[in-house]
Parts: sequence; structure tokens; C-alpha cells
Amino acid sequence: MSQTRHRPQVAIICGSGLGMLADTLKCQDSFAYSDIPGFPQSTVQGHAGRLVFGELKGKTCVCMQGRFHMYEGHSLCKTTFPVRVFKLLGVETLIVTNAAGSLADGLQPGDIMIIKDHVNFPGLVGLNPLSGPNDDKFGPRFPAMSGCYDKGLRCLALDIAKQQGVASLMQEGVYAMVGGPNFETIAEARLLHRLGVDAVGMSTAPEVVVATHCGLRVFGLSLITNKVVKSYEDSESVNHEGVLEVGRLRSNTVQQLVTELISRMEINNNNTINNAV
Ligand SMILES: O=P(O)(O)O[C@@H]1C[C@H](O)[C@@H](CO)O1
Ligand code: HPA
Repeated sequence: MSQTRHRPQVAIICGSGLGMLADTLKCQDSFAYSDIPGFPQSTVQGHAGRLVFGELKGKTCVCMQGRFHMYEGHSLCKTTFPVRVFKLLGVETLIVTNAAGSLADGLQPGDIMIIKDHVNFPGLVGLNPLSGPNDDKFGPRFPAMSGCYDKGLRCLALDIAKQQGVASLMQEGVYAMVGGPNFETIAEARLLHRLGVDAVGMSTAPEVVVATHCGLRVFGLSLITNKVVKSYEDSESVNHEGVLEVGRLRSNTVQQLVTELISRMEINNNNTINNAV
């Protein structure tokens, strides 16, 4: 904390190819993850590995330009460690973003899915960042997860999309986290589709679980970067370069949406280091 005068109210986690969200911050202080005690290193292309503090539309923000994934070999505690750091810094609202493949027929590459709910597949089989002794200072042993994606922020985002003329690109949906790093087989894609999953990715759910446990308000969005192949007749296949490319193509739209959301969200102005925890 002695290294920056910023006391963030809002934290943003940038998904694959979405690191440009940090560029919107003014009066930046930036730190390489390698210089932050306890932070793992980013190993994935499109995840720069920097924590950027700055101002945006009158709010103080901190932005993770690069997230940590379970498939990189980090424990789930390590992948979600920054979320607890944000809580301790006084952050109230977490914005999580990711790149995801669509299973829903109505979601095309380049669309933005506002996350309404998630299916945490690793969590369902016991791979949960909250496993182990509960730290009561952060939250309860058995936290509720219904309503973990704030309804007010979801409505606000849809409203902003209308005003910005991009409502046709945007809809709500259910995100599922799988472990990765391989993309889905066709049989897995069909299974996820039948289960009611709209988009699939390899992150986000553990961060949201930890954020909800410690009382952060959460907004999540998935940039749809590809359609998940569901047919044996389909010769297309997904790759990470293509995922990053869609991020580049949609950077302005995502930046404008997130900027306006931050500008219009209400904050309690409790931006001091969180001594309660
Ligand atoms: O960090 P996110 O969830 O945006 O990254 C997605 C999932 C994989 O890490 C990668 C696949 O292209 O993008
Ligand atoms: N599957 C899993 N993760 C992803 C995908 C996908 O199709 N696209 C981007 N991240």
C-alpha cells in the first residue's frame, strides 16, 4: 500500500485478450506480478502479468492485467489470492471478464454475455478455493451462492448496452468453468449444451466464489470468442490465437461498456484499507 496513493473501490480482472481494460485507467501506478509478494506469475499469452491502479470516471480502480488459471498448475488458493488482496484494500465491487466459447445457438463470436450464473465444474467435485479451514474473518463456512452475480449491475449493463447501441450483441447467460487447458471434445460440448450451459471457459468461477464469500459485489461478462464445436460434421476447431483476436476486435465495445458501468455504479465510499478483515 505504501507504493501507491490509490485506494481502489472497484477491481477488474481481465480475461484472455482483454488486458486493454487497464488502458482506460488514468494516473496509473503499475506493478509487475513478480514484484508483488505472494502473487504467482502469469504464464498464458494475452495475460500481461501486471496489477494496475488508477482512476476511472471518478472511481478508484485496480485492474489485474492477466489472471491465474488452475491449468497453469496454481492451487485454487493461489489463483484467487488477488481477490482477498482486493478485499483487504477496501474494494467493494469486482468485475470479472473472460473469453469463452458459446454453446447457445443465439451467442455468436463477438457477442458479450452478461454472466447471470455459473456452473463451477471443478467446485462440484471438490476443487474449491474455500476448501480447508475457513477463515471467518473473510466470510462464513457455508456461503450462499444464489445471487452471486449482482442483479442491479446486470440490469445496468443491459441498459448501458441499449444506450450505446450494442444491445443486439448482448444477452445474459450461464457460464460454466471447466479445468482446461484442452478445449472441449464434441461429446463434452454436447453434454454442456444439454445441461443448459450457454458459454464455457476455464476461469472466473473460483474468483467469484471467493469474492462472494468475502462479501464483494460481483459483475461478470464473457466475450464470446468462438462457437464450441458440437457436430462431428463440423471441421472448424478453436485455438488460443483466434480467442485473442476476437478480444482485439471487440476491445472498444468492452472498454466502453465497462467504463460506463463503473461510472454509473453506486459506491459506498468506504475506500480505506479494510480493517474489518
Ligand atoms: O482467462 P480467460 O478465462 O479469459 O481465458 C480463456 C480460457 C483459457 O485460459 C483461454 C483459452 O483461449 O482463454
Ligand atoms: N472452451 C473453453 N474455454 C474457452 C473457450 C472454449 O471454447 N474459448 C475461450 N475460452
